[in-house]
Amino acid sequence: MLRRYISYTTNKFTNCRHVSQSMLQSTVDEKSGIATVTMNKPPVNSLNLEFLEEIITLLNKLQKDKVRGMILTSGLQKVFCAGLDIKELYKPNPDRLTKFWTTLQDTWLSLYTTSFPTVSVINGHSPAGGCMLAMSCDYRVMVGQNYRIGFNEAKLGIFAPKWFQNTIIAVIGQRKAEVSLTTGKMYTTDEALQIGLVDETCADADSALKKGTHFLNNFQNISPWAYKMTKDINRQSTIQWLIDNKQKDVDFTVEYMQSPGVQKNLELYLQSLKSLPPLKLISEIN
Ligand SMILES: CCCC/C=C/CC(=O)SCCNC(=O)CCNC(=O)[C@H](O)C(C)(C)COP(=O)(O)OP(=O)(O)OC[C@H]1O[C@@H](n2cnc3c(N)ncnc32)[C@H](O)[C@@H]1OP(=O)(O)O
Repeated sequence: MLRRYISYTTNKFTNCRHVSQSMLQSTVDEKSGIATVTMNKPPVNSLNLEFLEEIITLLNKLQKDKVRGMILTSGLQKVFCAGLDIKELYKPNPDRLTKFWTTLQDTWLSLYTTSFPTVSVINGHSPAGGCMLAMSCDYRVMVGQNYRIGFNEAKLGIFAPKWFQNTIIAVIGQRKAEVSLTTGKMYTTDEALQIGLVDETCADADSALKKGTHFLNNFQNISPWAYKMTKDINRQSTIQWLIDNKQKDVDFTVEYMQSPGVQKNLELYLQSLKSLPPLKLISEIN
């Protein structure tokens, strides 16, 4: 197992404060107060229990440090985030699955309710839980034309829970969310822009980071209190639903994920993941 470390350093040349954990790097620009958080969990930034715990810890730290905004991106070459780690769902240990799902709920609650504005710079494929990470930010910029984004849960023979679905509905509306979720379609960059899954697109990651920063600069003259209150009111019903139904959602998921039908579907999906040529899976199964 990799040695885990956390270090905080200030680079006097760039005026950036670096926070580095084993799977996440965070750099805070001292002048603007904007944090850039880079996910770095090869090969595909899949969300397992330990990674989710790191994300929560870092979000808490950024909140405590009163950053003015956050850009979430990937340090990998072609994947933003491959979604939930399928190994957490396939042949699960019920205790670990319970902890995993609770931590996923908490990660979403932390990210969806940050006191600072957030942007995801989607510089690689972003299926399912990866898309969910992006949707939970306030703004999305997608890079290039080579990647796919969307909710492919149905293709795995599973379905997104209510709070996942409500988050998507809040971004693209009920009708488009239903079509997107039931078909499991993965969208090209242009398609994602067209249906509103992303707010902007651009050719390269550097321009995307600039666009993200430009969006966050909108908040320079907005009171953090007014920002947070507005966001809370806007997102309240989805947040409240999960808070009120946390245990029910965990119990249901743990039971449902262990059912033989779901496990069979996941087994078949894992086999297809191995047998299809690299990077073909997402486009081939559309
Ligand atoms: C109530 C229940 C609700 C459940 C909700 C679930 C939401 C989810 O997020 S489910 C997960 C959905 N994710 C996917 O379907 C992604 C599948 N992966 C891919 O399509 C591709 O891997 C990729 C396009 C992301 C990347 O392609 P690339 O060619 O670069 O890499 P690969 O050779 O395919 O993969 C490398 C390596 O990583 C493993 N892997 C890929 N995705 C996952 C994952 N989500 N979880 C765990 N592991 C994953 C893949 O099997 C390869 O492993 P090996 O090197 O050991 O073969």
